[in-house]
Amino acid sequence: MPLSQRTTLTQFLIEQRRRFPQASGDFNALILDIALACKAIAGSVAYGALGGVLGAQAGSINVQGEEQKKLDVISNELFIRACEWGGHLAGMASEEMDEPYAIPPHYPRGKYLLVFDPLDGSSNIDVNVSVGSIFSVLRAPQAVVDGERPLQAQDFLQPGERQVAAGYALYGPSTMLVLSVGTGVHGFTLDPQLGEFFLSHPDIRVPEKTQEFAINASNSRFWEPPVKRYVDECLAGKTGPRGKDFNMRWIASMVAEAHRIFMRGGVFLYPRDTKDPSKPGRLRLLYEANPIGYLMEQAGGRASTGREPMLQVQPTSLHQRIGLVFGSREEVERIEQYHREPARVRDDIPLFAERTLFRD
Ligand SMILES: O=P(O)(O)OC[C@H]1O[C@](O)(COP(=O)(O)O)[C@@H](O)[C@@H]1O
Ligand SMILES: [Mg+2]
Ligand SMILES: [Mg+2]
Repeated sequence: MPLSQRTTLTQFLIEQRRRFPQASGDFNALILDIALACKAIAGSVAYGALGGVLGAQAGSINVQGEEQKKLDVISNELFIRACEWGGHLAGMASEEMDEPYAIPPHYPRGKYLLVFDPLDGSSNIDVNVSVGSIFSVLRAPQAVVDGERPLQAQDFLQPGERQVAAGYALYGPSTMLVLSVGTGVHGFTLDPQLGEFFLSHPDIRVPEKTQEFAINASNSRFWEPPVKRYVDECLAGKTGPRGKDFNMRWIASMVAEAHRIFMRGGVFLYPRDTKDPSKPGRLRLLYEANPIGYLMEQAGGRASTGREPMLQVQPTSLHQRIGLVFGSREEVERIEQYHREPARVRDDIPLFAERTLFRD
């Protein structure tokens, strides 16, 4: 497509801003700073083994007790450096930082908070499989914006429905930025020669019906009954109560699974399970579940804990983990319904009950 007919991310944001004549432009500038961080991370990821950091351990442990890869740390740093000086933020929080990052006093302070997972799917770095970054934008409390009190972790503990914007970058065969500023979900593809994101997927909608699910089946013995039931019914295929065959995928980069679901539908589950009673789920509420949940809802899909809508959960801590189910609306609603129904033994599905495929 000729350059003159392409819409850049900047042009798209200007267009969106026309709807809010009173807007200061801070928000657009923040999104462009985030896009810059993502371009820089895409660059580091693309060097692969030649960059010397691919898969290398940083020699440190993050607040989750996970070993940090050099690229986790570098990506975190790139987010901070790209976004701290513009005057749009009052603070940031990330998977890779134990405590919130307050904007240094020599930079102007702004009215937003940025929460991010700088590199999602880190375990895939070593094997050159897609990884991504996930981000969420919240409003900062006025007292913090005005400098009346310092930033606290508490300031980030806002339910997902209060997000102002959310998005992710996917470092796959092509680099994409998928974004919602509250007016649907729009996808931009990076032109690597021009270093510019162009609108390539306007108004993404998640198909309502699907025959594809994604779950880490190695955890099956820890699943709760509603999840076992759902998966067993999918596996039973045409001969089971669903009356149709399902396909399964597992990339182990949630951001890549989410992208597949935005493109062609499906459902993703990383549910609460009994594997480690101290961890109610694997994924993190503030910088994984909420931004993806916001995007899903904006695209007509649904995100849930299984028990309640994800975006209504009141966070209790910065690095809180949670059970997460998202994707095509009908499937997520079905899973929620299974959570509401009392556990029951199904003898109409041979794979379920005693001889389930997924039971020890
Ligand atoms: O080890 P598992 O169960 O496959 O976990 C995969 C999950 O872990 C994650 O990689 C966690 O994200 P981080 O890489 O940011 O820690 C998700 O993207 C993914 O869904
Ligand atoms: Mg992650
Ligand atoms: Mg991460």
